[in-house]
Amino acid sequence: MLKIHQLSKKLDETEILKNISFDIEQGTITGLIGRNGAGKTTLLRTIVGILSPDEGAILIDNKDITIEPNTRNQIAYMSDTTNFIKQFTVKELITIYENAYPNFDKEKFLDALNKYKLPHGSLRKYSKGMKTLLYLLLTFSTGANYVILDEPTNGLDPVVKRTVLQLIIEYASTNSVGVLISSHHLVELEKIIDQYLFLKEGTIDNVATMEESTNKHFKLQVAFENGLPSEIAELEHVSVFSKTGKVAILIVSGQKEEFLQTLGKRNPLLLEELPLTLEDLFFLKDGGELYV
Ligand SMILES: Nc1ncnc2c1ncn2[C@@H]1O[C@H](COP(=O)(O)OP(=O)(O)OP(=O)(O)O)[C@@H](O)[C@H]1O
Repeated sequence: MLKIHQLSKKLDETEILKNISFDIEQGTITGLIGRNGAGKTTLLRTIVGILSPDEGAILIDNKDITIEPNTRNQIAYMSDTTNFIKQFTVKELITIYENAYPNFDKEKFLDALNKYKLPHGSLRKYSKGMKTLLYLLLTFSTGANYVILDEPTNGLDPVVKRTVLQLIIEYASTNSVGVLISSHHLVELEKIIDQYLFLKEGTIDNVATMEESTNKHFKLQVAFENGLPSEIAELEHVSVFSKTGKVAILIVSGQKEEFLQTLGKRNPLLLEELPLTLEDLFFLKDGGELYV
């Protein structure tokens, strides 16, 4: 298990990460979500050792990676830019990765290059999608038990995006790799993750599976002759997601049956449950002033 234990990190005297703890199991995919500037990249860079924590520890199977540095090759990182890899040829990258990761599987990597029709040699003729695929294949060929991916689907066309997501699922399940992936593409992320971490202002606001969240919250579309009654809108456990004329969409926390009865007493013209998405949960947690 990869354990992040009470991690804190300051950058330029500003506390970016505050007492963060969570676990990643092998063979599972965890989505890391949060607003721009929430601290996602800082967290990922601290986990992989690019930044050193001010407080707290990163443990693999109870071994602190700062005390036992050879445990570090159990974590592979794909950064949010391809700037690092694009200066090398494929051959040079293989050498770099073989030196960094003793379990780098060169044969599997070369097979994957052929499968995805990625040319050997210089990356100068590679498109952004090809560079991303190459970077992902390198990362997953390291033999590391944990893979940290920073916004791997950014700027990809829908076909490459789908390939990248399928690759992540395939490698995580067949090689029992624990994946931590940050992304703003919540619709896609929701389809592949086992749990999500919500980072807000440097702290973990929530760790949950979608199932746990859908047991706690629900989404309703309602319509009332004179619009949403204010006594409903003002209830503490009700968030008004949108309001247009008679119709409103609500995200509600707590007991569903009880709330449906409360609404029923006010004779709604429409009362319909909608599927709750990761995007809804994101707005619920950190919609800020953009909310309604
Ligand atoms: N080298 C640095 N020195 C000082 N502050 C920094 C540094 N790098 C990042 N920050 C600040 O740390 C905060 C968190 O940045 P970070 O890049 O980790 O956020 P993020 O959640 O990954 O954002 P995004 O979704 O936009 O990629 C931001 O306020 C940012 O301005």
